[in-house]
Amino acid sequence: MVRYRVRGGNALRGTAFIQGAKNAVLPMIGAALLAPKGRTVLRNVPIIEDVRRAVELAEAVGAYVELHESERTLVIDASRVDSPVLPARIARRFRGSVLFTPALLHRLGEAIVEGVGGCNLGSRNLDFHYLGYKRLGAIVDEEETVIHVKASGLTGATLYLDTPSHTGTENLIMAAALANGTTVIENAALEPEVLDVIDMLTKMGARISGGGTGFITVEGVDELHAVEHTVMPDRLDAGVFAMAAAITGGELSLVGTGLDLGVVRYKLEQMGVEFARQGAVLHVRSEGKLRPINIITDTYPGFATDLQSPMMTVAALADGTSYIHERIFDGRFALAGELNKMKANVEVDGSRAVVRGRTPLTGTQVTAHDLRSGIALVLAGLAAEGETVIDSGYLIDRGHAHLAARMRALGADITREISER
Ligand SMILES: CC(=O)N[C@H]1[C@@H](OP(=O)(O)OP(=O)(O)OC[C@H]2O[C@@H](n3ccc(=O)[nH]c3=O)[C@H](O)[C@@H]2O)O[C@H](CO)[C@@H](O)[C@@H]1O
Ligand SMILES: C=C(OP(=O)(O)O)C(=O)O
Repeated sequence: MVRYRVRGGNALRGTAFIQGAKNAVLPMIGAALLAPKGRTVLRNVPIIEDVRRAVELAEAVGAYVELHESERTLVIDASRVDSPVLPARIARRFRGSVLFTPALLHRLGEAIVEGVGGCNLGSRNLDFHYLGYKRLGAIVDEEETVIHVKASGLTGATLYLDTPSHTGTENLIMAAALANGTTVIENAALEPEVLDVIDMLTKMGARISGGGTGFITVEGVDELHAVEHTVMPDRLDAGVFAMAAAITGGELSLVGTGLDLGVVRYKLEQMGVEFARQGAVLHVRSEGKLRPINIITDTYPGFATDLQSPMMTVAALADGTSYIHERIFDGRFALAGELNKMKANVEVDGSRAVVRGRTPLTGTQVTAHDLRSGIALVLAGLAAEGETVIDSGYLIDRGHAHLAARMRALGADITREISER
């Protein structure tokens, strides 16, 4: 059992090193399994629990994987992939497991998905993935919890996503990359992580055009080869550090090449946080006095749902009433009850929340219901009076690497503890 203990009151100052993106590296590990020869090298890999699970899953299907933690490098040899089963004991622990399906389909002609995990955020359907595979010629058997996808070769088709699903787009691109003929994916996701995955697949020999336009065309090729690729910076990790500076009246230099916070930066600027780009470094500074804000989550380039939770903490510390409308997930507000235990004033009505600030937050024992509510509670702890203890730290470790050490280096009083329970 991992828990985080935070004592609030310290302003965060110094240089924050932003990790590689969780939501880019997971599909890249899935993509590496598409290469039947040679070894793939991934650089700037975040050392997070989801990556450890992805390594276990790649090994479970037969690949040989080395995770060099201090070098933040993964070496993946997928010349042997011999099991179509994504076993429940690993696959149910993270969402990224769904991204292994295309490689198993291409390499073995079938994938048996014993479950898919990830944050508990309400309904998280996979129908676009499976309908897409069917349109490409696969047979999909959906039993109770096990999904069996079979195909003796896929054929290009026109696919349409009802909403631009992030992993759905990545999976269908990977399925189409080795299909026979041309695939068009309409209403494809625009997230920068999806574009980074397209970059890697293109280096591997895939023929993909239209990334970032919503209409992606994939010309199938016969084989993909192993490459070296550097994972893009994690804009969610960066957003959290910017928010940590914002709520503690701190000043941080965010290091992570080419980092663009987009709408998150503009919203924080509206709240009174100052940003300055200094070449490759993004400088963030705050006096600690924040104005309220309105947030509507959306797919990229809208406000990322994954940063909605930490932003709720920031709103609780702003002077005045903020309004949040969550449009992507129907179960993303479990955080409100936990923040209220810390004396915040958050009222939830369906997909909308009203956050009345600023109430001085008080440390207490709180529960992370998912990765982002966990990190939002860490932020609350940094600004609260007294001590905040957050269980389960595993959820935070799913997406943030060496969080306590990185925050302590900036002056935070935070420890990561492991107990028997
Ligand atoms: C590993 C990874 O990259 N995870 C990210 C990815 O999750 P994920 O790829 O699971 O998110 P999606 O974009 O697929 O889901 C968004 C919404 O679309 C719905 N939907 C999705 C697919 C489908 O087949 N049918 C369907 O109805 C979902 O129920 C959800 O309400 O994007 C989310 C939205 O930006 C992020 O919060 C996650 O951090
Ligand atoms: C929802 C998230 O992750 P996953 O899709 O991996 O559950 C997240 O990163 O906030």
